[in-house]
Amino acid sequence: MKVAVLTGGGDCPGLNAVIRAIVRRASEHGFEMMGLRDGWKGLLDDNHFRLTRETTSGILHRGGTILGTSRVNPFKVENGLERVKRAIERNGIHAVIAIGGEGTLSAATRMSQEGLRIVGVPKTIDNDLNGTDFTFGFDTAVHIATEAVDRLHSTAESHKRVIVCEVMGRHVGWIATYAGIAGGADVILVPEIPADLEAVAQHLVRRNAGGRTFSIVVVAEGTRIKLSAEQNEQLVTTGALDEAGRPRLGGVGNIVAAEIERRTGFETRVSVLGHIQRGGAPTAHDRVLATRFGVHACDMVARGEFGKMAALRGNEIVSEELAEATRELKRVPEEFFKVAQVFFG
Ligand SMILES: Nc1ncnc2c1ncn2[C@@H]1O[C@H](COP(=O)(O)OP(=O)(O)O)[C@@H](O)[C@H]1O
Ligand SMILES: O=P(O)(O)OC[C@H]1O[C@](O)(COP(=O)(O)O)[C@@H](O)[C@@H]1O
Ligand SMILES: [Mg+2]
Repeated sequence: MKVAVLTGGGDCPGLNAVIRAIVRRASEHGFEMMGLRDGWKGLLDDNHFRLTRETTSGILHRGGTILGTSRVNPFKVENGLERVKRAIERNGIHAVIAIGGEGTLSAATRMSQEGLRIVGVPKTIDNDLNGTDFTFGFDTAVHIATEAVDRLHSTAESHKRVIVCEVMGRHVGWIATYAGIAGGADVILVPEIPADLEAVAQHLVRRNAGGRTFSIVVVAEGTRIKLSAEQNEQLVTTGALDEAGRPRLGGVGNIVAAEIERRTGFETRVSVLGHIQRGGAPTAHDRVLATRFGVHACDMVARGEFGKMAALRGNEIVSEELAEATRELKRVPEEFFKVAQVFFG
């Protein structure tokens, strides 16, 4: 039986660990494995290669994805679905394992509704996928961001400055909240709550008056900011669009830093972590989670459990409906964020 695997959306640490786990389990099931290049594009362009124990050996700890990735949406390409169906038929592919976030798995949900045999694996550093407690890649990103916040603390303290640290998070503030709590941030700004910069400035002035002469502000790149009472909240983008036609985010940290300096007079600096959070080796936690997801996904194919994805519930790996995983985004709950707020004083 031939099974194809693809990785879609932004890359994240642990993708290679999943691919390796799938291929190793597949050999026990007697599956022939095929790697699709660059996400759904690999099916549209019929671009793939054979995955074996040899071609996937030594990749467990490596960042990125040996399959390549893209944000190509098969439903936005002319005859996309037909082309995908034809490639599956022509190559005798029994099932497709799609490793991706809410975007890739939304396409997987629709394909599965069209009758294709699809199994999903949840990935994203953003941790915004519903239906699973955690995605792999998130832990690594949080470790990197926490180390950055720790390092910014010592220099901010020496110079008595405010330092703004911009982290990733398109729709949600999981990385910002976790790294902010772990690194002891004094303000955390997340996409779930539009940022009122006047309130932030007043808060920093109060901190300073209380003798705390430096502050760390963590801001997720998807945070909407409100510059004045008259203005609406807005996203900060680079002006360019990504491959999927969405605004490319980035730059909110610079605006927040400039506004803090202007409103408080405190010397302020900004650090944008960007893709450093997504590159390089996964943590041990992410390697283990990715490996468990990969083995489970392969077993789902063997059991004929299609239209579902591997998911983490507590410490169990379970099978969750793809439609449930993509029904809504998993945002940081208010109660969770309130824990971070205890330490903002
Ligand atoms: N609702 C949708 N239906 C079908 N395809 C989608 C949908 N949303 C996004 N996609 C496709 O999946 C791609 C990957 O999504 P993206 O958010 O970039 O990565 P991820 O899979 O990590 O969430 C998108 O660029 C788009 O081409
Ligand atoms: O620079 P890129 O590749 O366009 O991606 C930036 C986006 O990708 C992410 O890192 C991850 O998002 P996805 O998992 O949905 O791809 C976001 O935090 C960020 O907004
Ligand atoms: Mg996404």
